[in-house]
Amino acid sequence: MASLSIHSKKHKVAVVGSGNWGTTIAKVVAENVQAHSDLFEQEIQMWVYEEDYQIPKDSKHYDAGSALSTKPQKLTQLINGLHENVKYLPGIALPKNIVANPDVADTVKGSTILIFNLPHQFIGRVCDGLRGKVIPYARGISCIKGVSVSDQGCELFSESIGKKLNIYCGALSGANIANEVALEKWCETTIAYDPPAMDSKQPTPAGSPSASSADLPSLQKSESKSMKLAALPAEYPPLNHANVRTLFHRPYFHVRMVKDVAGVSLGGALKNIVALAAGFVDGLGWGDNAKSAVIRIGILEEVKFGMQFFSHTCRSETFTEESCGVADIITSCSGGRNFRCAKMAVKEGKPIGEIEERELNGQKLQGTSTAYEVHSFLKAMAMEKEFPLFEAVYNILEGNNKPEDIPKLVEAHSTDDV
Ligand SMILES: NC(=O)C1=CN([C@@H]2O[C@H](COP(=O)(O)OP(=O)(O)OC[C@H]3O[C@@H](n4cnc5c(N)ncnc54)[C@H](O)[C@@H]3O)[C@@H](O)[C@H]2O)C=CC1
Ligand SMILES: O=C(CO)COP(=O)(O)O
Repeated sequence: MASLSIHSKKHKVAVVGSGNWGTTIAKVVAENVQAHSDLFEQEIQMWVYEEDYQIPKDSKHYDAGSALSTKPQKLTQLINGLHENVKYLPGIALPKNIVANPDVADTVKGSTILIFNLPHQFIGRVCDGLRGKVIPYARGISCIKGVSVSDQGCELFSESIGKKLNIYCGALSGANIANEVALEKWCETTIAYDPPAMDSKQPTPAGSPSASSADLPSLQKSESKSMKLAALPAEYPPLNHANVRTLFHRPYFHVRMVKDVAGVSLGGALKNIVALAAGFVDGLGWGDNAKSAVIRIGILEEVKFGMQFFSHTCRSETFTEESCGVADIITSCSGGRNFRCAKMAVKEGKPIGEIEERELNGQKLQGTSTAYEVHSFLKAMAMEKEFPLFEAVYNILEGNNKPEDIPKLVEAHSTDDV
């Protein structure tokens, strides 16, 4: 509910990305800016990687008498005309305050809150195109599930986006199959947000939740702490935990705010490798016990990866207690795209890339490239043997091992806890 604000300016929100999850998150925040007009401007700009799209004949939008249906149209025009992302989120009515925009720089113009939500392989180039185009005191939230691996090592997307654009960027991740969230079926998510203390020093506006201990500056070290960031002007409502939560929390999308950006980001990225392993064993017809073994080992490797390589900031509890950890592994190993495509690949004896192309209508698997990226990082660190499940997935994708080899590959490391 809107309340009186002592701030003369409101936050403008942009969503960079418009796939299955990008469009769903745009819907979530578009509903919330309408409900909180004291904090947020009403329009949500959503960047669309432009393409031509032909409405299928079985779509309710197909009209044989209309030019809109009989030849391919720009996806942005279809989204803005039909208020539906007919390609990536078909069948879901979008709030009318979402505006699809094919120009990424124009999408983020004047926005103080930038939500990054696109397949991880594309974010580097998109951010390169945004350098110098975002307002200096903007704050970001990355909904991307992946890690950025380069010669310099393994980096979180929240960190790489932050460094490229010189803004603070947090992370959102959880057990959130997009189609279920879009249908407003209840779930939880985790948002890690831990900006420099200056953002929380602004006065709390009357009527809004007061600052809690979660708004206090963190003692954790991270690169964003050492960046020189522009302070959010006092004319804006503070971007503390309460107001960030307000932007994302819905009755069907429950948000838990934390500070562990590394744990939240890694949970989302690494579970995609685990989901492939679960799909492999399910494709063999090995049943739920085998899948549960994969989940157990997967959680342990996630925790180990976080504590080994991000020990300054990572909390093991993030993986074992939050939606972005254990809950996301469970949902992804039940109905996620990585799981489903890996299962089909084994059952049909086909490469997973072929299944992805056939089944996903342009949506992208994140687990396959993440398995390669994590492998190349572990190899550079000479630590492949410490992560046998992640390595097994890489070796199966590479053709060095078969899904049937998974028990043997993880057994060598599965020592008794005595
Ligand atoms: N779909 C889901 O259920 C969930 C996905 N995620 C994560 O959210 C992130 C985004 O995923 P989705 O929105 O589902 O994407 P998606 O899998 O639907 O991918 C399609 C998107 O990629 C864009 N694209 C294609 N080629 C491109 C290019 N060259 N440059 C830029 N964009 C291009 C398309 O325009 C489209 O917007 C991923 O990291 C994913 O792991 C997180 C939670 C749930
Ligand atoms: O991240 C997801 C659910 O939380 C979706 O996983 P997939 O990309 O495997 O569909």
